[in-house]
Amino acid sequence: MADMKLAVVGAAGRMGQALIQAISAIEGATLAGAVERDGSDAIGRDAGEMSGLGRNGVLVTDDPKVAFASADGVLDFTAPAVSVRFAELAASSGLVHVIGTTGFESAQEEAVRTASGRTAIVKSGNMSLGVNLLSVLVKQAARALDAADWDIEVLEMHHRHKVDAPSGTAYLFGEAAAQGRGVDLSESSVRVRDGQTGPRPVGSIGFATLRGGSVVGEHSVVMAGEGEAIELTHRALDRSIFARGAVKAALWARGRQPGLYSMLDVLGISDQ
Ligand SMILES: NC(=O)C1=CN([C@@H]2O[C@H](COP(=O)(O)OP(=O)(O)OC[C@H]3O[C@@H](n4cnc5c(N)ncnc54)[C@H](OP(=O)(O)O)[C@@H]3O)[C@@H](O)[C@H]2O)C=CC1
Ligand SMILES: O=C(O)C1=N[C@H](C(=O)O)C[C@H](O)C1
Repeated sequence: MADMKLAVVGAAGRMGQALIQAISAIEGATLAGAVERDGSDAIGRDAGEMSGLGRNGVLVTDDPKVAFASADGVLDFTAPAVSVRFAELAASSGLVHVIGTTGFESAQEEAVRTASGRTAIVKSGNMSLGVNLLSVLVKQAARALDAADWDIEVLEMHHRHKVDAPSGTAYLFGEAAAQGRGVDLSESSVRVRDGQTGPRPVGSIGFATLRGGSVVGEHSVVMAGEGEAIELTHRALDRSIFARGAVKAALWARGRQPGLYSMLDVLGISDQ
C-alpha cells in the first residue's frame, strides 16, 4: 500500500514539530502538508527545516484546503475551537482526523462527534501507550476498592505554557476511575478547592493541577484509604511518545468506517 499522506495542523507548535519528526521516522507515513494560523511567522517556512530535520520541501501554509487536498489524514494538536473547524473540513474531504487537542467544552465535543458521522476520527487526551495502559489499571483498581473507604485524587503537572486545566489526561484518568466505580464523573468530580471547603465528599474524585517550567507531563492517580495509599504514576519524558501514538492512530484509522475512536481502540487494549 502507498504511504499514508498526513497533514499536520499547528505545525509550528510544540506538538506540531514533534509530529513532523515522528512522520519522518515512521514507515508508511509521509508528510503531505503543514498548516499554521493566518499571520504566523512560520508561513512559507520549510516544515522539515523548522522541525530540525533539514529541508523536506513542504512549505507551511495558512490555507488548510491546499494542505488537505493531497492528504489522506490530518494530525491536529491545536486548540479546541480550531480543532472543531478542522473536524468539519476533514469530514467534508473524507480525511482521517487524529485529534490530540485538549480542553474542549461539551458543545465542542458534540461538534466533533457530529463530524465523526462522516469520517474516522481518533481523539484522545493522551496518545501515549503508557497512559492508555495505566487508564485500564486505574479502572480496575477503582472497581476493586470500595468508594466509601478509598478516596481518589488525580494530580497533574505540566509546563508553564499549558493553557487548559485539569489536563486532558487527568480527565482521562478521572473518567477511568469513574467508570470503574460505575458513577458519572461530571456528578462526582471536585475540580478546584479553595478556602473553607468542608470535609471531602465521600465518593468524590478530586483533581489537583500544578504548572511550571518545562515539565512535559506528569500524572498520578492516588487512591487513599485508612492507613495506606496507592499511587499509579505516569511520567512523559519526551513529546515523541504522543507524536508516535498520533501517527500510529492515523495509520490504524485509514480505511475505517466513520466513527469516533479512542487510543484504546487503536492500541487494542481492553478497558473492561
Ligand atoms: N493528546 C495528547 O497526547 C497531547 C495533547 N496535547 C494538546 O495539544 C494541544 C497543543 O499543544 P502544544 O503543541 O503544546 O501547543 P502549542 O501552542 O505549542 O501549539 C499549537 C499550535 O497551533 C497553532 N494554531 C493556532 N490556531 C491555528 C489555526 N487556526 N490553524 C493552524 N494552526 C493554529 C498555534 O499557533 P500560534 O501559537 O501562532 O497561535 C500553535 O503553533 C493542547 O491542547 C495540548 O493539551 C499536547 C501534547 C500531547
Ligand atoms: O499540553 C500538554 O503539553 C499536554 N497535554 C495533554 C493533556 O492535557 O493531558 C497530554 C500531555 O500530558 C501533554
